[in-house]
Amino acid sequence: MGMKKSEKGSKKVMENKKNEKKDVGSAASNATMENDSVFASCSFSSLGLRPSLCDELREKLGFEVPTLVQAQAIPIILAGRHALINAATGTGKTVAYLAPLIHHLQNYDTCIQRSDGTFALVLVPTRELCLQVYEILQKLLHRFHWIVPGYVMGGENRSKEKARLRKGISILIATPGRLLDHLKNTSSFLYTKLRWIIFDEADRYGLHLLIIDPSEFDEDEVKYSSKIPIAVDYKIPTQLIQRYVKVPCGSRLAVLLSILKHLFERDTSQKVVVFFSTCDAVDFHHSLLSEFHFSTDPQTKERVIQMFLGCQTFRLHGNMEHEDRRSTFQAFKTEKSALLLSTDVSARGLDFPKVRCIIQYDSPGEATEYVHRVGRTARLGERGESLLFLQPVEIDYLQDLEKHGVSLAEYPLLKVLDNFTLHGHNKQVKKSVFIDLHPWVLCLQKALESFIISKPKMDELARKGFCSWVRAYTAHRGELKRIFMIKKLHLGHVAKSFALKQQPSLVGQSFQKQNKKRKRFEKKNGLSKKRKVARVT
Ligand SMILES: Nc1ncnc2c1ncn2[C@@H]1O[C@H](COP(=O)(O)OP(=O)(O)OP(=O)(O)O)[C@@H](O)[C@H]1O
Repeated sequence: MGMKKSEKGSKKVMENKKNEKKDVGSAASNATMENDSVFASCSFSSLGLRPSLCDELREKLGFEVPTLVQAQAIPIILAGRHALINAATGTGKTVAYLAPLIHHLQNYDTCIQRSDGTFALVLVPTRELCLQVYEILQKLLHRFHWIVPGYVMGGENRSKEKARLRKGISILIATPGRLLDHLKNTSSFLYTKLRWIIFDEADRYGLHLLIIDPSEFDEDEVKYSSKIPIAVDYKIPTQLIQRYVKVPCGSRLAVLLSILKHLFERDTSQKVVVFFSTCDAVDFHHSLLSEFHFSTDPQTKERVIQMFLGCQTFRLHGNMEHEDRRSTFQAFKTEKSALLLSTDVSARGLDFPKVRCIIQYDSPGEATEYVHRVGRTARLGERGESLLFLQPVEIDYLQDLEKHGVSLAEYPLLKVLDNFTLHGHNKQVKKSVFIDLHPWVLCLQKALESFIISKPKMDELARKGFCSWVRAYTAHRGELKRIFMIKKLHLGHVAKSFALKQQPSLVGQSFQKQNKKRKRFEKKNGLSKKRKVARVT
């Protein structure tokens, strides 16, 4: 039975260095699969894993039975074959490759030793994913103390990593840059016995597949090369409720805040992730949500200082201090109710428990990224919802998603806005009202603008956020450039979405300065001259 194309969505590639015949295995398990279910109706031991490892899976991770993808992948990897694991997000791919690795290392005639160096390498695209995989590995290796897990990643202390590598790490998890660094500079890093390489989120590394002989292709016989890109076919968890909301540019901020308020009032104990296109945009919205007070009633205004959102708000992006990044990641994992504002650094592989809703406030660009972002919710059969913000001029993006089999229903925005009460207004507002003229939106927008203008630090964050947002918007490529066209946007409205009353000239100056700097850099390095950047004056 072949690994179904319709199950694609996220990838891990496992390469067995010893196996001469480079084949990518497909399902060879004797498990009876249950359609439309996440779990297989077989046991871990029936897949061929050693009993002590099955005990660890149960005792340390609480895994009683394998998921479908685990039931399909484990026997193939145990057989020593190459594997491309390509399944929907949140279906248990991590253990699908870790368990057979541990099994193999347990199986050596004489116990492996630290002085043997590294046997298996797991490459991951982000620091957070590195920590996540390491934590799982640590738990699974609890009783197999002679198999040593370890990680190297950007932001960590190099000397300490060198020392750990010198002692020996049997299964090494690494981010690519830091791994390269150690390969070049750490002479004591021993990898002569390296037998397995796992590329977690393989499509991210630009890994490619080449059919050995296309005429004989049967999904079982494929080989890695740099010629043909891995085909991507998306399957999103069926229980995920996917919606989009059409919002005029100038009202985006007020609508985002209103939807968040609605979500956290509807359910006070839940986790939500909002994706932004830039680090500056994350910083701006994080500060805003952490400080913004709002009252629609003049009477309570005098007496009660009310936070607009009553939930804990975290931020995560690549420009943060390493330790902040690390602690945020851990904190959001353990919180029962919280909001995380993030760039795409959180889009892939991260397994935050109990995330109920994903909001894509800034568009993800490629459909693949859409799938990864929404994959942070509705994991392992749990419920979840996602919401994609689109401006009216961007609505063609829905067709782009549909081409990949992803279709979204419209979010009932007016209904949600109508439910907010404003002092001095009737609760019921005409159904046909435009979003940007809705009394609640107008009132909130006014309060946001007053708030920003009264706080110089916020004002500065808003300007920076605006600038980087425009730059990111101009960076769309290929087909998407036709949909996300900066020329179609009113930059004054974009400024409004950062609660800036006007598009200030300062923004233009700093933007132009950066633009000139970038052009100089591109000229010096012989990079493309064609890239268009919006003029902001
Ligand atoms: N057999 C199992 N029984 C119970 N829970 C499991 C099992 N396998 C995995 N899980 C849990 O399912 C969740 C998703 O697993 P994992 O992160 O490995 O998914 P993934 O397919 O790698 O996701 P992504 O596509 O986002 O990278 C995790 O919380 C993990 O602990």
